Amino acid sequence: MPSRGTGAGTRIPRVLAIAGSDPSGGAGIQADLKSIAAHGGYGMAAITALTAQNTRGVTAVHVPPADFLARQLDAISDDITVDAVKIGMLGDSGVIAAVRDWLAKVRPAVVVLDPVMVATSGDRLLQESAEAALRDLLPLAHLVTPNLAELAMLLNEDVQETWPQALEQGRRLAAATGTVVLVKGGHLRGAGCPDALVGLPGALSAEVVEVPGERVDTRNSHGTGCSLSSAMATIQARAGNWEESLREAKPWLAGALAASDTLEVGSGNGPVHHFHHVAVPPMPGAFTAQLREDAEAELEEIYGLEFIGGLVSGSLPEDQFAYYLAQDALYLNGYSRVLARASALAPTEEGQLFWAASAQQCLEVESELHRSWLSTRTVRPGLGPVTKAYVDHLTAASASGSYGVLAAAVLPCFWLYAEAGRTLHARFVAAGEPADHPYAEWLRTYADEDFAAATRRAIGLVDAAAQAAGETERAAMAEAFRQSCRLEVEFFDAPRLHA
Ligand SMILES: Nc1ncnc2c1ncn2[C@@H]1O[C@H](COP(=O)(O)OP(=O)(O)OP(=O)(O)O)[C@@H](O)[C@H]1O
Ligand SMILES: Cc1ncc(COP(=O)(O)O)c(N)n1
Repeated sequence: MPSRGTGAGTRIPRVLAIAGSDPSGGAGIQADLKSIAAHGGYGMAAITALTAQNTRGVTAVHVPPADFLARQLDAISDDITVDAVKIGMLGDSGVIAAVRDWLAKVRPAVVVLDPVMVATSGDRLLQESAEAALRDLLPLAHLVTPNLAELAMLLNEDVQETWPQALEQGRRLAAATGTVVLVKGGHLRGAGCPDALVGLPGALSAEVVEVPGERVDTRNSHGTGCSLSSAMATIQARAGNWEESLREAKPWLAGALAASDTLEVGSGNGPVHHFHHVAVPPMPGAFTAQLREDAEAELEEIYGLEFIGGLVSGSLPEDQFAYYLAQDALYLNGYSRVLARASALAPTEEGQLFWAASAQQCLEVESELHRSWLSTRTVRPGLGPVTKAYVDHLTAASASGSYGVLAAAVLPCFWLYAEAGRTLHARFVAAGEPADHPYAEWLRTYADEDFAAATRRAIGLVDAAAQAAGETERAAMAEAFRQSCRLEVEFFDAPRLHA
C-alpha cells in the first residue's frame, strides 16, 4: 500500500477528483474542480454518480455502471501522472470496488478520502449496504476527512457532541485504519470551529495537531467538506506536509464561507465562494460609469449653488466673479504640475502624450485668464483655503506613487467642469443669450467641444488604469476621485464664502 501521502515538488499538481456531480455547482466534482484550481492545481474529474440537487436538497441519484467508472479511471492513468487523488461520493459498493482496484494498481502519491455518506440536506449519498465496503477502503487513503456524523458511523459509535470526545474518536479511527484523520468541527456548537489532524505516533509532529478557527455566521456551508478535502489534496501534492496543508486550506475556506453571500446562489444552503481571493477586473467602462453615478450628488449640489445661479442669471456680484477667476488661475498652475506628473507616470505613450498636452493647455488657459480677464480687475486675492485644499489633495495624489490614483484625482476637474459647463451654457442659450449679460463672454467659453473631447479621453485613461489596478488600488482611485468631486463643489461655493 502507498504510505507516503506526499507528492512534494510538483509545480502544478495534477489532481483527480473521483466524486459525484452536483449540477448546482456547490458540492461534488464541481466544488472539487473549483477548489483544486483555487489552489493552483490542474483538476481532473472521474464521475462516480449523477445527482439531481440544488441548495435545498437532493431529488434523485443515478449511479452509472461501475465498469464505466473503471474505464474513466484507466483512461486518465494510462496517459496522465496523477499527483493527488481526492475521493468523495461513491454511491454503492460496486463503485467502491472499482475505485479500490484502481488505487491498488496505480498507487497515487496522495490519496484524500472524504467519506461522503449523507448530504447536509439529510439525503443519503451512499447506500447503507455499502458502508462496510467504504470502511475497508479507508486504509488505502493517506488522509480521511469525516465530519462528526461520518466519524461516528465509520466506527459504529455514537456521534460525539464535544470536541475532546471527537478527537478521541479520531484517534480510534486513525488506529483502526493506519491513516491520518482530519477531525472537522463544522458541526460543533459554539463560536469556535476547530479542525484537527490525528495520526498514529510518528505520522505527524504530534499525535493531535489542532488548527483553531472562528465560526463564520452563514448557512452557506454546502460543499465545505468537498472543497476542504480537494484543497488538502492539492496543497499536499506541493507541500508534502499535512499540517502545512491544513494551515493553508482552513483560512482559505473561512474566507470562502465569509464571501459566500456575494454569490447569491439558491435559497437553501448556498455554496462557498472558492475564488474569493481572486480579484476580477471590472468590465471596460464599468469603473468610470460607477464614478459618474457616485458624482451625481455633487453635480446636483453644484447646480444648486448661489454662485452658479448668479453666474447664469447675471446677478453674481462682480467681486465674487473676480475672486473665482483669480482662484481658477492659481488652481490651474498647480493642476498643470500634477498633470505633468501624470504624464511622467503614465504606462502608455498615448497617456503620456495626453497628460503632457493637458498640462500645457492648462498653462495656456491660465495665462489667457491673466491677459483677458484678470488684467482689467484691480482685486488680487491670494491663495484661498479651498484652492489650497484642492491643490494639496492633488499633490498628495501625485506623491502616492500610483498613476491610477493620480489620474482618478485629476478627473473631476475635467468631468464635473465639462458637465457643469455644458449645463450652464445650455441654460444661458435657453435664456436667449441676453446681449447685456455681464458674464456672457465667460459663459460662451463653456461650449468648448475640444474640452469635451479631452474629457472623454481622460475618462478612458482612468478606466484603463482601473482595469490594470488591483482591488486596493481601485478603492484608493475611487476615494481620490470622490474627494476631488467634493472639492469641485467647494471650489464653486468658495467665492460666496471667501471673496
Ligand atoms: N460556519 C463555519 N465557519 C467556519 N468554518 C466552517 C463552518 N462550517 C464548516 N466549516 C469548516 O468547513 C470544513 C468542513 O467541515 P464540516 O464539519 O462541515 O464537514 P462536512 O459536513 O463534511 O462538510 P459539508 O458541509 O460539505 O458536508 C471544516 O474545515 C470546518 O471547520
Ligand atoms: C455529489 C455530492 N457530493 C458530496 C456532497 C456532500 O456535500 P454537502 O454535505 O455539503 O451537501 C453532495 N451534496 N453532493
